[in-house]
Amino acid sequence: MALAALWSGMIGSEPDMKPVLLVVDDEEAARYAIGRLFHSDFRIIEAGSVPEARQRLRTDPPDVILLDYDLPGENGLALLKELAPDPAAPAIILITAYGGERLAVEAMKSGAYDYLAKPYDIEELRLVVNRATERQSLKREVEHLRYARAGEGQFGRMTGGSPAMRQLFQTAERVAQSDLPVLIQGESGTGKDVLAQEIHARSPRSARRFVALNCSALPEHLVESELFGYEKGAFTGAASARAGKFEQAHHGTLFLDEIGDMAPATQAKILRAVENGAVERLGGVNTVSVNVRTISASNKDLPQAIRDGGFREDLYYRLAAVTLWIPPLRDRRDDIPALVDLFWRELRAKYSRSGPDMSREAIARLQDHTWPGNVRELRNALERAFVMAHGDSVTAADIQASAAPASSKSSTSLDEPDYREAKRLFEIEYLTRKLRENGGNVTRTAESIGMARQSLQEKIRELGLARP
Ligand SMILES: Nc1ncnc2c1ncn2[C@@H]1O[C@H](COP(=O)(O)OP(=O)(O)OP(=O)(O)O)[C@@H](O)[C@H]1O
Repeated sequence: MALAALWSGMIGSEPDMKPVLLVVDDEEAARYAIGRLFHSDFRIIEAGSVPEARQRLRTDPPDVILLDYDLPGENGLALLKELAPDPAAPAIILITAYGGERLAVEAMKSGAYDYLAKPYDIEELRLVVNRATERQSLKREVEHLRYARAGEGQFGRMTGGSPAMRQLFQTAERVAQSDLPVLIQGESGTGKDVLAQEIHARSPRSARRFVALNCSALPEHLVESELFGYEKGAFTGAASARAGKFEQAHHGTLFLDEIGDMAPATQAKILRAVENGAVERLGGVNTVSVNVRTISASNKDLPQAIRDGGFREDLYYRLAAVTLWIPPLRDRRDDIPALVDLFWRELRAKYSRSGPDMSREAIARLQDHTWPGNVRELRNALERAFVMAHGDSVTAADIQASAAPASSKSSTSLDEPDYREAKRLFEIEYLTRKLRENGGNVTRTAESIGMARQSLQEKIRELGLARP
């Protein structure tokens, strides 16, 4: 689907405008009768064939289409199948001939809003068209609300009130409604993964799977077996056949993380898979059709990688119909207070205690830092401050202390805790969760984790854990 269609889907929603009803029927008398029936509540447009309907759709997008199945040349179902996958598509009501039950089922499966079998009752027609119009207007209202929220700096689990992030969220909101392949670029920890998930969650594919593969974490031959799957006996150890990520993501979203690190041979194979909409399992002979929307991410500047000869240009154009750039945190320090607020609330929920308050000077200190590890580093620094701060309030010194713990000589980053601290953080998280699962009962918790009751008591004291 082209972006133009996406935008046009948002235009016809001004409240003072009559909704638009497109009547597609080759019989002029039928079009006339329907027009008379609805003309006071709708602006009526007409088409006598599928090609004519396509033309009308381009210039005058309707809210509802009454689409006759029996048309000369291409039938109504062909048009329905073409339009329905577009989330901005009008509500389509297919009119079938008498006794067309099987067709009706196919129409509903293909995304029709409803169907009517001839001869139908006028009141029934009125009811179905009115319901479809109502549904369409609700859909638009939701779109508008989400869009407005994105403009206010919230995109699902993502927060960011800076102008750059608001703009990004609004674009992402629109792109999510489409089926376009998206490339997300940004430094490590800027939120590429979470943005990809939020786009999927708002997309028409949200009921299907979001399947992720980190292309940099695996050697070349494993990336391929992960992506394309394998047949039994394809290689030593392939004891049974396995579907790859492409197949697993059929009708859903495939998230290809760190694509900039893919070997040239893998790039060629991915290109073939996205071009053909089909994959071949390793050791297999058949191709399997797959319908996936890709979202890719990279912390490497891919246009630069193309210039350097490390990334295929043709693959880039396949994967990057839209590119979203997430700016590094140091370029949007205005976002830090809202992020602190969000993470602090999450930490309170995670540890089931209110913990210390954040002081203004601590936030100022956080805004001073350059955050090479971006939002992930900020989140980790906050967790450390939450757990380690001694008083009722986190001071700038607490942030400092957690930034460069006395036992850690090398690290100047706020990101990496040293071993002792990592262990302590783990114990706090683990024991808090286990205590919560056991309703705060120490004896039961100790039993469930295979620890002596007294040792657990001591740990609780040592770590200063609150029991739920
Ligand atoms: N704007 C944001 N609002 C709330 N949380 C965020 C935001 N950006 C990132 N995060 C959080 O920061 C952490 C890191 O984000 P994420 O894993 O998506 O980054 P990434 O860019 O994919 O990193 P990498 O390149 O290392 O894979 C996650 O816990 C994520 O939820």
